[in-house]
Amino acid sequence: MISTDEALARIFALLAPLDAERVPIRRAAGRVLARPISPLRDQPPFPASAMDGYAIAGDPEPGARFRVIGTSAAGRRHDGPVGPEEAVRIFTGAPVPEGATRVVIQEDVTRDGDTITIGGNVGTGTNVRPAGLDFTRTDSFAPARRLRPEDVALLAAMGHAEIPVIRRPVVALIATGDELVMPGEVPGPDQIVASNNLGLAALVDAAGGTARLLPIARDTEASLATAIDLAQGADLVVTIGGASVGAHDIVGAVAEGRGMERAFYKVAMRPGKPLMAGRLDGMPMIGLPGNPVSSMVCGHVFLLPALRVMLGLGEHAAPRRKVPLAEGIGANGDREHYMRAELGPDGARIATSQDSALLSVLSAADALVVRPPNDPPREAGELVEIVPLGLSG
Ligand SMILES: Nc1nc2c(c(=O)[nH]1)N[C@H]1C(S)=C(S)[C@@H](COP(=O)(O)OP(=O)(O)OC[C@H]3O[C@@H](n4cnc5c(N)ncnc54)[C@H](O)[C@@H]3O)O[C@H]1N2
Ligand code: MOO
Repeated sequence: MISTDEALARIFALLAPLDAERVPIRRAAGRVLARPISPLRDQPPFPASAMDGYAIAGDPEPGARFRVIGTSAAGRRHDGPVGPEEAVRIFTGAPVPEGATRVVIQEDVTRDGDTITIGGNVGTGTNVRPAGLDFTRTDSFAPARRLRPEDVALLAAMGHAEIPVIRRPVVALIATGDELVMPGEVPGPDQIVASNNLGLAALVDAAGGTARLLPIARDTEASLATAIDLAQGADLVVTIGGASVGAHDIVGAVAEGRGMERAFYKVAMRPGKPLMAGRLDGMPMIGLPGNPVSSMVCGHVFLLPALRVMLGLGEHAAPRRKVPLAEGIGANGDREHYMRAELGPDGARIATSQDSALLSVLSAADALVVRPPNDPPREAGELVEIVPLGLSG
């Protein structure tokens, strides 16, 4: 059995960043820029007033008087210069007229007809934003992450209506097993409702991919072969279940019968041991174990990092951070253990049952506490590494 690090490295070796496409800016949130973007214009494009008030030249003494010669509003400037003893009525965002060096806010003046008088306590700020204060055409924007709503606002201000982004990775998901029906279908007496494929589809979609949920493959070579045929064209094929050693665990055999180049089979982790990966019909393929928690844990540990590689975000393991243990735990075995845990004020509280069939425990968990192979017993308060669960990954 290989380590999770080695398995991840071999999965990364099967993958490459995808090509680019252009999307309307309304659809850019959550996508990854395909190349650095420069603004189409400077922002602000002209010296702009930061306040409502009067634009004048120089620093006025209290009591100084100015004649109002015009108005500059946002979207409609005052044409012409401002001379000494002249002022232009100006509003927030409006172009500051030529010759003016500052804006005195309207609270600091009194106005009588076309004359303003400066009050006794004017501030020292110019209240003028120079042209290009926010960004200029020579700037370059290239965040190494999925675009946030704040980034969309910035790209819009830069003048871009269409954004070049990395294509969404299409992940074909094939659940396998005679025992499975889809939610909404009526299960037979020995059947259960499929869950992993739906959970994994949600994980893929939330991470910026497009899940292609294929019909459940039955435990026959022909049915699995049909599902694999339907996966053609995907950027990644993920099978669920049928990965272990039982008589009905046929994924490995069927994939190899179709010429799969296997990158590995079995990883020293818990849950997730019977994981496999390789290349099938030219497509990268990951075969996940069927136990519901195992497949979701492998989704976080392998599938999300794989998606990030295809999105051009680099080769990185699932992000981890350290938290204290709320209670002591015994020694770990010889496989890396991803333990379901809830996070509270006193740290990570590890769930009593770590059975890899229990989705109720996984759903209640906030994180996976990662125990290295042969980790000794740990006491309350000791720091452990966690992989957070949730939508942020
Ligand atoms: N003799 C051994 N038996 C098992 C071993 C082993 O090493 N020796 N490994 C165990 C481990 S660990 C796991 S994990 C499971 C994984 O087996 P498979 O990948 O072959 O999965 P299945 O047998 O097809 O299913 C296991 C379990 O999960 C349920 N399942 C499968 N797919 C779904 C789905 N889409 N939605 C909901 N539930 C699903 C399935 O009904 C089974 O209950 O093998 C152990 N056995
Ligand atoms: O690896 Mo299994 O995934 O321990 O339940």
